[in-house]
Amino acid sequence: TEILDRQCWHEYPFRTIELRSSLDGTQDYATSIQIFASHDVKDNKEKEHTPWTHPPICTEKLPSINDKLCIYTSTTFSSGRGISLFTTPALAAQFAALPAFQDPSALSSQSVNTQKNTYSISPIPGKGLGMLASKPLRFGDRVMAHTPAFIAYLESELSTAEREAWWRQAVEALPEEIKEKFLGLSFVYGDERVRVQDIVKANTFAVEIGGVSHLAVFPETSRVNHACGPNAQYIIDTEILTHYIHVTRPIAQGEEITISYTSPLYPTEIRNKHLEQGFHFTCTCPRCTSPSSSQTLDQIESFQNHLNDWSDTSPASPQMAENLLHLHRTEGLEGFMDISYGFAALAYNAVGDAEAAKQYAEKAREAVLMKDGAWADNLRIWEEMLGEGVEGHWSWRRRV
Ligand SMILES: C[S@@+](CC[C@H](N)C(=O)[O-])C[C@H]1O[C@@H](n2cnc3c(N)ncnc32)[C@H](O)[C@@H]1O
Repeated sequence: TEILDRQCWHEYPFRTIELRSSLDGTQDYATSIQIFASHDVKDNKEKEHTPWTHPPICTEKLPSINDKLCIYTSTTFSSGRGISLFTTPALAAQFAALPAFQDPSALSSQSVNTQKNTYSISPIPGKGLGMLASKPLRFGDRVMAHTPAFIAYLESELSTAEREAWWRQAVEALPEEIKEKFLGLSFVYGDERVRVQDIVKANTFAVEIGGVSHLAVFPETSRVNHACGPNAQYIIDTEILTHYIHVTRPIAQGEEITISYTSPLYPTEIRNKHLEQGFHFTCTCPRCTSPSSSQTLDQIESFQNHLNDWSDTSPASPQMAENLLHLHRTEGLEGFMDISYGFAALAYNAVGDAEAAKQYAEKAREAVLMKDGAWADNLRIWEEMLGEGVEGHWSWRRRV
């Protein structure tokens, strides 16, 4: 039986986008494009476009999506922080219906967008700016929680120049402070004519609303650099459009805080390709340079296959599960141990060790929450196991 989906390591890696720029020899830049006033907002009455504080402005219908795309801005969102979207009217309505827009306390009750004393921004050799811990941080601590400044529907119909003009107008409509933060972010190509797309390319996370993936830029969060064995992990709560970063192993004061931009359990070549194509940097972290790292990944996969084998000849054992967990720690993969904690819970339960099974099911639950969030399907597996009592679980004494 395939008990766990071994491939669902990371549902929301940093998104990479294709961006044509002068470096690709494309010549289709324009400095302005015609903006069409939306038919929906002809009389411009504020109540007609609430919660947006500006009347939306829209493209013509784009054949590829059979809809128009419009700029929706709220300068009052999150106590005046502001947010701008470029999406379809139907999807904008879905965004507007979220608690992030509808419930005035949804963000403030979670202390979202408040400055935390957990980090400072500092130049990091070879990486541009980065985030340093301003005090010792422990497992589970929240580093930061922020909403995006800009969200865009990912179409492929507009030309680079047209898209730039639309996105730029959306960013221009933001309140000054967040706009400055956005425009000061790092970029990949360095071509002023495509600056907004360039910033989006270097700083995008994927956010799914209404079943449609959007690109989202969270300006404060964007300063966190990549490591293949990161000491922090992020989740995005789409209900309140909030990106959280939590600590996955103790971080010393002054140590850099990192997340992974790619799936850290993928082979080194695949991770490197993703980082080079998506973000134009060569990864020099220990896992990218150590030849033994690939063997460790193979070993992790092999242990997981054995632990997932419930036949009579399976070599699975609690000791194997402990070895598997140890391998994650030696690779700095503390933030990606949910599946392996789960295998440990099952391995102990299968030999009738209820205490250890419960402890590891609890750790699996905690790890899923930090990596995939409260809405993750795998969370249910461990909640059910803990809820019904491990002795009632199908795995109880299954290997005795
Ligand atoms: C989301 S930004 C991170 C913050 C960025 N360093 C800054 O100065 O704002 C992504 C960019 O940071 C740089 N970067 C991130 N992690 C890196 C790493 N491990 N090594 C080298 N450069 C890195 C790359 O230039 C990448 O395109």
